[in-house]
Parts: sequence; C-alpha cells; structure tokens
Amino acid sequence: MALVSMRQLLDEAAKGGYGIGAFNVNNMEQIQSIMEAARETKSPVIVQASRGARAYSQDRFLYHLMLAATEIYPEIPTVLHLDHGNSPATCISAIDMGFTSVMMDGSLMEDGKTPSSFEHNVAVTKEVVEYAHARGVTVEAEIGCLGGIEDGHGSGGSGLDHVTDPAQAEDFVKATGCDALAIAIGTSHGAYKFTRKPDGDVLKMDILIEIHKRLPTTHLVMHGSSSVPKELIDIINQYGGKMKTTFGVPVEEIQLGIKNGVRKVNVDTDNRLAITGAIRKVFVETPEKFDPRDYLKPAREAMKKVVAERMVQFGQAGHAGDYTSIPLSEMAEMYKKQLVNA
Ligand SMILES: O=C(CO)COP(=O)(O)O
Ligand SMILES: O=C[C@H](O)COP(=O)(O)O
Ligand SMILES: [Zn+2]
Ligand SMILES: [Zn+2]
Repeated sequence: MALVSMRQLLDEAAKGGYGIGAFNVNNMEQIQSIMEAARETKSPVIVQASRGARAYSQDRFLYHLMLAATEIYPEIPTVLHLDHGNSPATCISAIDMGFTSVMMDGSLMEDGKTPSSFEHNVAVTKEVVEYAHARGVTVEAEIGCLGGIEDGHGSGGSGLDHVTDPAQAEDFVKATGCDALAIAIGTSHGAYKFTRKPDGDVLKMDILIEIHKRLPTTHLVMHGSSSVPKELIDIINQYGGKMKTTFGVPVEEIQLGIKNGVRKVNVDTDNRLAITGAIRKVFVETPEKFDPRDYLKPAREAMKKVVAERMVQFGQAGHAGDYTSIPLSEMAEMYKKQLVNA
C-alpha cells in the first residue's frame, strides 16, 4: 500500500469517534517501533518528521524507510506527515519528496519563534493549501501559540496570550480551507509541561470544547500531548539520569478532547523517555556490552510498548482494516470538485 492522505485517516476517525496518535521519528528504530505497535493493535498510523528530523536523517533516508514500512506492513494505512513546517517552501519540499501530509505552522514566523499576525498565518497557510490540495496532500494549520500557561514560557511571553481564540479559529478555518487545525490550550512541547497534575487553570479543555462547538466538522489537533509518565522518568533516574519531577497531559484529558473533535494527538516526548530509559538500563546493568543492537533492541521494544498503549487509549486500535486507501490523485480530484468537506 502506498503512503496515504492524512485527511482520509482523520475523516474515518471522525466517523468512528476516535483519535489517532501522530508519533515523531528520526531513525529506523523509531519507525519500526510504531509499525510493530500498529500491526499488533491493528491501527492506522501517522508518522511525523520535524524539520530537525529531516535534517538529522538527510530526509531521503527517512522517506525511503517509510516506503519500506509500507512494503513490510501493507495492511496498515500509513501517513507521512511534516511536523511544524515553518514556511511554504519547507512544506513544498516535503510534498515534492512524497510526504502525504504537511503542517504549515504559520502561528509563528519563519524563524519558528516569533508569534506571527493572523494575516501572515492566513496567507502562508492558504498558499500551502493550494499547492497541497492540487496534489491530494493534507494540510494541518495552527492558530494560537504553543507554550505553557503556568510559567508563561514557550512562544513569546505569557502563555495565556497565546491560547487560541475560538472566534479567530472559526475565521481562520473559513479563510484557509485547512484540513486539520492545531490549537493552543496550554500544552507545550517537551518533558516539562506542568509542575503539578494540570487542572482547568493551566490546561484549557473548555477552550477546546468551545472551538469544537464552533467548528464541529474540523479535525482538531493536540500538540504537546505526551503524558510524561512518572514510571518512565523513574527508570531514567534509577539508571543515572537527572530528570526533575514533572507532569504531562493526563490520558483522560486527551480522551475528553477526542470526545470533542480531537482527531490527531502528537506524541514525541513519551517515546524519547522510553528509549532513553531502556538504553540507560542496559548501560548500567551490563557495562561490558558495546554492540549497539544490545541497547537499540530494548529501546525499540520500550517505545513500541508506549505507542501500542497510546493507540489503544486514543481508540485507533482495531481500525486499520476499516477502509481501502484513496490514492492521492483521487484525493486531488475530490478537492477540486469540493467533495472534501471543510
Ligand atoms: O507536539 C509534539 C510534536 O509536534 C510533541 O509533543 P510532546 O513533546 O508532548 O511529545
Ligand atoms: O515539535 C516537536 C517535536 O517533538 C519534534 O522535536 P524536534 O524539533 O526536536 O525534532
Ligand atoms: Zn505554533
Ligand atoms: Zn508540535
């Protein structure tokens, strides 16, 4: 099976009322972990690569690993998505290489740091939507800026300033025709999201629910959705790591999101934690070992376990065989004839 459009997976998820994890990758072992978890749980999958991942892997390596994944796991509908594209040029280069979905993150300027204006965001997103849809490729956009509310860190100043404005989200989707919308509700990337279990003061599920009410057919995306389980932090620290106490997004909050329009759930940090803990354990317990396979195999296994668990929790498990994939050329026709609902 060829790589498929993310739009199709999200439309199916909306019909079935479930969410789909989007897991970040940089190398072969991470791709293998996700694909094995998908096979075990019979899940459709979204594999995503950041700009950093593309640079790290000289992206053609990553692309060809993903083609290998479609050959080895033909029963799994598999999407290759660009995470946080910073400009139309970045998105276009990914589409030209064969990514079947891209994120145009116009909430920030091209430097990936400075919050942008609504007008800038609309303009760059529209440009990407036009190029992508003509090729059957999906576009995720973002409105509001990620970054914690609790400590005001993240994209520029006080986190609350950058929480998504529901009215603006509505205008933005109408103006751009994007397929999926990432919103800012107080989560941030990385391990240090919250200093206590988040409540409604710092994790704005009410805003998410309001956005879903205004945009009931828009596929919402939750970034920064690692749960940062204490068990994974404890393993790292037990084997010589030095991570501070921290809290992520509780799975039950993500599940509440899924009941309210969230179809794509971005997870990277939890997998990084699992991999690092597994490798540290081998190093400490068997310091005489030096074959990379001796620690990469347990690392791969540890990540697979986290991914499979999330696939079950998000509800995508069991849905890999529900549909046959629509070729990108047909998706392009559907966009042209406006058969894909905004
Ligand atoms: O949002 C993410 C990637 O875009 C990943 O978030 P985490 O750092 O919570 O895993
Ligand atoms: O966007 C955040 C993802 O966790 C990717 O992180 P990265 O830019 O370090 O590859
Ligand atoms: Zn952003
Ligand atoms: Zn993100």
